[in-house]
Amino acid sequence: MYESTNPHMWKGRIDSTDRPEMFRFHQAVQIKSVFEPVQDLGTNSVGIIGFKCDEGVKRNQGRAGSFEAPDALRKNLASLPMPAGASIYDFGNIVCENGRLEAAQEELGQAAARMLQQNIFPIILGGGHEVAYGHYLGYKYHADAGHKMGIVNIDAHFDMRPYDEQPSSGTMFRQILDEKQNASYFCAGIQRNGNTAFLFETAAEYGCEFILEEEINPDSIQQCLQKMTEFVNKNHFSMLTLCSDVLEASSAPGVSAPSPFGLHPKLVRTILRGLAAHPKIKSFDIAEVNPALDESERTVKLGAQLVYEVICARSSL
Ligand SMILES: N=CN[C@@H](CCC(=O)O)C(=O)O
Ligand SMILES: [Mn+2]
Ligand SMILES: [Mn+2]
Repeated sequence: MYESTNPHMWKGRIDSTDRPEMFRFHQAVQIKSVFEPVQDLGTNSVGIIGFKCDEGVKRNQGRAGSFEAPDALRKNLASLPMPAGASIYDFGNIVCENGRLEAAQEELGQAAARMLQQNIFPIILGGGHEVAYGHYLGYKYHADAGHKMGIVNIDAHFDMRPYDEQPSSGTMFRQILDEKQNASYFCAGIQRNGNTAFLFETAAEYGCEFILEEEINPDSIQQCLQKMTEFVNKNHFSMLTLCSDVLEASSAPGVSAPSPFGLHPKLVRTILRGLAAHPKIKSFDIAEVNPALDESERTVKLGAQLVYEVICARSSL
């Protein structure tokens, strides 16, 4: 089901009503319907859309609660400074009803395709990581089928489980690679402790390139970023997806499967800053933020600031 954003979502501190250099994020956002073409499209446009769904997490035996994340992320974006140079639209939410995950992913794909067609950079606020399959459908409906597509996932997990019983938040990248011949997959932040031997074997079988979390540190981060950039360069376009459980649990406790040895937020910020401005990265999603499991809004605040980094990177193009 589609719902447009309640304008009350975008409330926050007001320093000035007439001096744009004093504006906050909530003063910059324009609420639109995903069904209406955008008339006043600016350059460097970004379009926020929420994916209220944790059905994939439930099916994957995880802890529910990421359904509430899109609005919690909006709330924590609201008072950040207005990013210079961007046109920011909020296209509402896709809501998963009665466990109908596949229908919600389909709706998200249609909405993302509409944004891509209008040259708007989709910023998709999950939701469980099943958001990534709906995100991909946007390209299925929009992009040239002959073009090589890259998937860059920043995640503690491969999410390449078998889906013969049902798709979930642990199956998306296998689904995509089975479905699209010329797609390839890069995953950064993989936890040895978070993936079985079977999943490492599956990743190798599908030609997935990956970097372990323990290989990413302040000394190696530029080299890691270089590897990821090379992957992006060799594809026609790429989608970027961030699974919040890649972050260290002390900074991001509000996720279904926390990572005690996860990445420091500054490393993830460096990766996002490096990749989001790449001209071949065409869209972004954030997944697995779970307000119900959060402590003092630590995870939603961090998630919102990482989204903000992506928006700032797009604005400065
Ligand atoms: N999206 C998360 N996927 C992980 C969850 C792992 C866990 O719950 O421990 C996975 O399926 O591997
Ligand atoms: Mn994960
Ligand atoms: Mn994941």
